[in-house]
Amino acid sequence: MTNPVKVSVKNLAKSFATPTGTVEVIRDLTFDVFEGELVSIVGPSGVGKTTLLRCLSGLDTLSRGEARLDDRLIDGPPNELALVFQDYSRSLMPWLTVRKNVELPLRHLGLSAEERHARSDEALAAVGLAQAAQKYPWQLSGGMQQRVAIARAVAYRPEVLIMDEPFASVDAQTRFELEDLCLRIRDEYRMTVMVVTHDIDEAVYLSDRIVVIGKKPAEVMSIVDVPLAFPRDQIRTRADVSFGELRGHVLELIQAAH
Ligand SMILES: Nc1ncnc2c1ncn2[C@@H]1O[C@H](COP(=O)(O)OP(=O)(O)OP(=O)(O)O)[C@@H](O)[C@H]1O
Repeated sequence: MTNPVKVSVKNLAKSFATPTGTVEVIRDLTFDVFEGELVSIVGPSGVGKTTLLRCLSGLDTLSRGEARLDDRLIDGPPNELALVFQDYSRSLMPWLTVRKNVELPLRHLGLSAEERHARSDEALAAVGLAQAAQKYPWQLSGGMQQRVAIARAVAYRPEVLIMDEPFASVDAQTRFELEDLCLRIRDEYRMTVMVVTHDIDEAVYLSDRIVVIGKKPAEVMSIVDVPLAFPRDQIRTRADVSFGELRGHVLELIQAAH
């Protein structure tokens, strides 16, 4: 990639103070994410992936090292960044319509009501939910609710989109659709995307590169290039011999990373 570095992580370390002493979760992570890139973060359960995302989102402070967005230190939630979590049922407000949910973060941007409306229209259309604007989240399926969470991030037009196991709670078919949606909005809105996933196939399917983290406390074990052609296709890409080889390679790295 020749694009400029968008997110840079340098010797990032994170420990937590607990009643029984200090727990060192992340020892030393260093990697860059380039503008427009989609990078997956994979590693064994409990290795510190969510902790890393919380540090990058400015929700947690680092214990050592630094994280930068566009060369600026991340020391609080950056305006250029949006988050999508796995648990859509807790991220959407049940008493607000789908449209109001999508427009909620836009209030911080100082946009007029018309502009907010236009953005939510566009984002809901992008995720295929133009007809659901007046519904409430609880009237929608799980996959549709996750689409609303993605639409909310899209409407905000973040430069960086960070997602923590975003498709883990939906059925396989919906998951494929949401993966393709994620790739499409990355292209349409020229976003830089970081995704934590437990699903190795998903990591290979989505990514330009995969950062494998492992050990306790966590370190970067390997950074794997995914040279599969874009646009990706759920059937053709997954049937590619290189897809299977990459999946096997990443799986071996994760098994060695325990
Ligand atoms: N606030 C905290 N205080 C103490 N320990 C914490 C805190 N937050 C996270 N941890 C610990 O950090 C470790 C890593 O947790 P984290 O959720 O980041 O891992 P993960 O790789 O995302 O896990 P999983 O793959 O299972 O979702 C865990 O042992 C967890 O208990």
